[in-house]
Amino acid sequence: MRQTQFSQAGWLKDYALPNASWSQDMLNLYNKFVEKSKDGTWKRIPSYRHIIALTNSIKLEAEKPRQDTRIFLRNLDGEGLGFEYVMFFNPAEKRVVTVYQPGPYLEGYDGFTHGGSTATMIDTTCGICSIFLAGKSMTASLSINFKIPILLGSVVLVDSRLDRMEGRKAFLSCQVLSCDGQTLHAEATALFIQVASPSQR
Ligand SMILES: CCCCCCCC(=O)SCCNC(=O)CCNC(=O)[C@H](O)C(C)(C)COP(=O)(O)OP(=O)(O)OC[C@H]1O[C@@H](n2cnc3c(N)ncnc32)[C@H](O)[C@@H]1OP(=O)(O)O
Repeated sequence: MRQTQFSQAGWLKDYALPNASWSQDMLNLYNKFVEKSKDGTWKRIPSYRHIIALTNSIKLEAEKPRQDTRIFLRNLDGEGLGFEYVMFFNPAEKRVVTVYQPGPYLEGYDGFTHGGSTATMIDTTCGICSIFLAGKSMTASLSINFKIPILLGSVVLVDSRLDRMEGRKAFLSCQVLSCDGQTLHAEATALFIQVASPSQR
């Protein structure tokens, strides 16, 4: 596979921090969760170009940087063009939320966010929730009801929670809400299955 020059900084850059592309709504919602994190109930989840071994203590075991791949949501160069997001984890409530601002390269119909990109953000938010609470796990099924389209550049909160475990099966639910919490854009249920390691599949 083509070897691309990967700077160490690029690999270890934490993308889940404010940048010039973030709207005021994005900054406001981010600051709200940063404030909530001060007493430890919420924790911001760092985000890199690769899935680094994350544990629920959000301790990163740096792995050898993959030189020729990037995680789907961090595959674009250029701030604000694709998935601009930051996740927060609340262990006590078994929740992961994503503050998310879809960029112009995620378009579906004119000016609106492609449903597949919303599904990706739901899948990843539920995935991180499952990984932190149930260990390495993979999506077995994901069911989404799309209620109201999401305008590109708007800010939404993707709110996932682990509802129950049955053996290796993690059952999660998720809502996508407008940043003021008044509009339900989508709702989903997901089933994740604990796996020893995806690479062993
Ligand atoms: C940055 C971090 C990103 C993380 C988020 C992103 C996650 C992803 O996108 S993962 C990629 C997409 N997912 C995949 O490719 C998974 C492909 N599927 C698989 O690998 C396997 O089917 C897998 C691992 C899900 C389950 O296989 P396996 O380990 O053999 O378990 P299996 O015995 O089939 O099923 C275990 C249980 O789950 C149930 N189950 C499995 N699949 C389903 C399903 N689709 N619907 C309902 N039940 C299911 C089985 O019925 C069984 O139930 P029970 O224990 O009651 O009999």
